[in-house]
Amino acid sequence: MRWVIVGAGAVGGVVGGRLAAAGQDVVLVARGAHLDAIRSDGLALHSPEGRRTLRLPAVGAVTEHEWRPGDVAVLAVKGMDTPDVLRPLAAVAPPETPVLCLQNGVANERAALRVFPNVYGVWVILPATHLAPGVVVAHSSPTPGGLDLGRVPGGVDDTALALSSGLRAVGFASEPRADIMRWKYVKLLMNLGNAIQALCGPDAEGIDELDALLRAEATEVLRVAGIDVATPEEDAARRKGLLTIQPVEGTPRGGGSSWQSLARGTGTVEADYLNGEIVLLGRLHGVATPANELARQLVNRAAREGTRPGALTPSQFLKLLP
Ligand SMILES: NC(=O)C1=CN([C@@H]2O[C@H](COP(=O)(O)OP(=O)(O)OC[C@H]3O[C@@H](n4cnc5c(N)ncnc54)[C@H](OP(=O)(O)O)[C@@H]3O)[C@@H](O)[C@H]2O)C=CC1
Ligand SMILES: CC(C)(CO)C(=O)C(=O)O
Repeated sequence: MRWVIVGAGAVGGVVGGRLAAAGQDVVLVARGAHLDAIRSDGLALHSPEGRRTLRLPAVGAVTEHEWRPGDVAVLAVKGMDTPDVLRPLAAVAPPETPVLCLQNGVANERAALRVFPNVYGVWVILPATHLAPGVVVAHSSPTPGGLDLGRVPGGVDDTALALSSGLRAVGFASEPRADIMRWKYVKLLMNLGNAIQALCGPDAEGIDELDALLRAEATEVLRVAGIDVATPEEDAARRKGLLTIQPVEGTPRGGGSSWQSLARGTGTVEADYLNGEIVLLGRLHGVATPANELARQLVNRAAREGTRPGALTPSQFLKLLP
């Protein structure tokens, strides 16, 4: 099996880096200064255990890779970039190529299923950071993260078993799951707070209340939409003892993936596929979701305008709520 990591940022870089460090066949797809740095100096993988530099092949687009049977396309771009990588991928990769969505949100799998029949979803519990070109950071040790996965819409086949065991072999916790989308929906509830964390900063007083507001809207929407979601008890049991966040020399953990988008000034953010998923379902099912809509709008504007993370207070957010 050859792992083609499409989007070798925080999550893709850590997963690809660990696979490569263990001698697995890995190709990275990256772009811009990050691609240049990987090509010239290798991928720097920082973790609580130390730093490693990995020399591994990197290409600038999925069309630059020579796809062959046995390749797995690991999508690790943010949700808003998924259509841009799937379109060329479908043109060059064999149709039977397994597509592993190593991403938050629940829309990537559906998008991939339009153009590939063998799609796998992942419940991604992996605190990782990518702020500087060529560098990715894993914050939890000894287990860097949990990557349970399964076939979409459901089931576990030989490919799911092989992917899960390949990830376990390099230190991740990974269980094959026949009901992976239930787990992705419960993860979505957690990611609704990404926008608030980016807007207000991870330590702002009052963000827990905003988080609760976003989740309450989402829980009601998912109930009305009849979507099966793993229960909080199942989620807590699976997470128990999974992560141990430890200091990584020279690289503090600032915030999650949306915080990193603002910190890096990428110009875009994933909120349309996190809060926006709830807003979409609310519109389809006649449930109001004003807090998720406001979070979605504000963080998109912050990304567009290059606003630094932490520029808004939770009370300012509440005042803006209709
Ligand atoms: N970071 C974390 O701790 C966690 C993240 N996740 C999820 O994992 C997924 C990935 O997030 P994360 O790793 O943080 O994101 P990153 O931005 O760190 O990594 C994504 C990478 O993909 C690159 N990319 C985007 N489009 C293309 C393209 N067309 N061609 C080549 N490269 C491309 C980006 O480049 P560029 O920088 O130029 O945009 C970036 O380097 C998201 O769904 C996120 O929600 C889940 C759990 C934890
Ligand atoms: C939950 C969290 C914040 C963990 O890093 C995450 O999933 C993200 O950064 O998107």
